[in-house]
Amino acid sequence: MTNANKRLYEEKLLSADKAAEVVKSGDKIFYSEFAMFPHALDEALAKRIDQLYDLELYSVSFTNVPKVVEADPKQEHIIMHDWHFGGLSRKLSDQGLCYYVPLCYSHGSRSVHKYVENDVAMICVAPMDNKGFFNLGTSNSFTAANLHKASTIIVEVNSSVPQCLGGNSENIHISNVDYIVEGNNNPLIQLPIIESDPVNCKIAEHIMPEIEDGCCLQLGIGGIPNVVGTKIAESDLKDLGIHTEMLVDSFVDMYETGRITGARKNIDRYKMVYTFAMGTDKLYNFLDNNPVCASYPCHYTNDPKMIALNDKVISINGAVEVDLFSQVSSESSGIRQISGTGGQLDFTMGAFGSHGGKGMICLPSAYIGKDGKLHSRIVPALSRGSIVTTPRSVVQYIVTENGIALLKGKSTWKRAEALIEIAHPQFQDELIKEAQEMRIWVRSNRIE
Ligand SMILES: CC(=O)SCCNC(=O)CCNC(=O)[C@H](O)C(C)(C)COP(=O)(O)OP(=O)(O)OC[C@H]1O[C@@H](n2cnc3c(N)ncnc32)[C@H](O)[C@@H]1OP(=O)(O)O
Ligand SMILES: CCCC(=O)O
Repeated sequence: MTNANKRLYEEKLLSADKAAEVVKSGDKIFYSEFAMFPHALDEALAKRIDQLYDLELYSVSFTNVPKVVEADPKQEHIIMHDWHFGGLSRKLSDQGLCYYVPLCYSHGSRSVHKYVENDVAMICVAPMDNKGFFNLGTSNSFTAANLHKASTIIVEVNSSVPQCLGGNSENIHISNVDYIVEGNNNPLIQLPIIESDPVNCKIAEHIMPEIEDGCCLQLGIGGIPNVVGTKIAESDLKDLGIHTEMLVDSFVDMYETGRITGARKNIDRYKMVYTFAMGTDKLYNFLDNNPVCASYPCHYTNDPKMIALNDKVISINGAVEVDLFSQVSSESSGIRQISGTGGQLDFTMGAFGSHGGKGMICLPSAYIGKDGKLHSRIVPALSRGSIVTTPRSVVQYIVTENGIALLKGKSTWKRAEALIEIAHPQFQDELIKEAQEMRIWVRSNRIE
């Protein structure tokens, strides 16, 4: 470390409580995203929340309930916003304590540059390196854009954060930081291992034949993409490439079993490209100083034009409900916000543009509701208030445990037929009747 950087570090270092004093009423505050939750700064700000009014808090997929929100259950001081709901924001939103910011993930950085003001950015980083850089760890995403717009930047140093190499925009230099706080070195969130259930396994079995040597993979969030990752690790596929949004533990398995080389990628050859990572220590240890992995901001990873530059892109994402018009809702159940558009639309479009690419959206054909009854996830029309995540003009493949339906290039009645074929058998007759009433059924289409 140079003497100049050492001096700067000492000058900018202060306690979390002192750093929290920079926040004033009316401020918009940005917390670093996903697993990079700034624990010490959040706790310090919570201690003085009663003195502050009209604060707005933003992040992407909170992994901890912010103490500032816990300390203000009546929302008299701060309103929490999330650009992408995980389980935690979903629950807070159910209690009226968190609001969603609609986002197509590839637009993240530009949305912030064009339309968002930040007063104070509080971000968790790895310890400073010998050139004066703090690594943003597992969340590149659109943190750089948020830092660019922030009037004050406070970094919370956490020695548990891996040095995640770029790509680009993976660091901030000490000269651009206003204050440094040494936190409690909280361990990073450990995502529970998702047990594979028989339905997800069946869905993965329909997907596996679509993946061939040299494909470039994006696996989304949730149970099904996870099972696919495990099946790929156990397969004898060769030279797979990775250009994804989220890196999870199953990518480590696929790499360590020799499935991934990236040798056939057209861009970022040999690199596993991602914008954020969340999993267990297995993943965080793998990432630390690993030149095989390259983190980029989401406007790069998720730009459909960039995605399409690789050949044979296979994109696998989950959904909540699909209607007979082939509209996909992956982010809400009626008016209940569950998740977000995230990168689903980006990768579906990117995979479509890629030579030999396939965009797949997967869901179990039915679920057991709170009433204890079986309900179809393939429905005549989306439930009232359900949000369309992938419109029918864009959707390509829908996969359930009953098969795989190619919709692109098909008319409305052919789509209805293809979807009913992969619906749960218990609901197929009823869906045919609905399709007839909706005038998207012709006499000649028969299900064997
Ligand atoms: C990170 C990436 O790379 S993702 C890239 C693309 N991004 C996306 O695809 C974003 C949209 N998609 C998603 O968020 C996910 O794929 C999901 C939500 C559709 C499925 O994810 P999973 O983790 O398998 O969902 P899971 O079964 O745990 O359900 C999540 C919640 O939705 C609820 N839910 C799911 N399906 C339904 C349904 N049909 N009706 C009502 N509620 C439902 C569940 O009850 C659960 O809520 P809870 O936590 O209160 O119990
Ligand atoms: C914020 C993006 C996460 C997702 O695409 O699901």
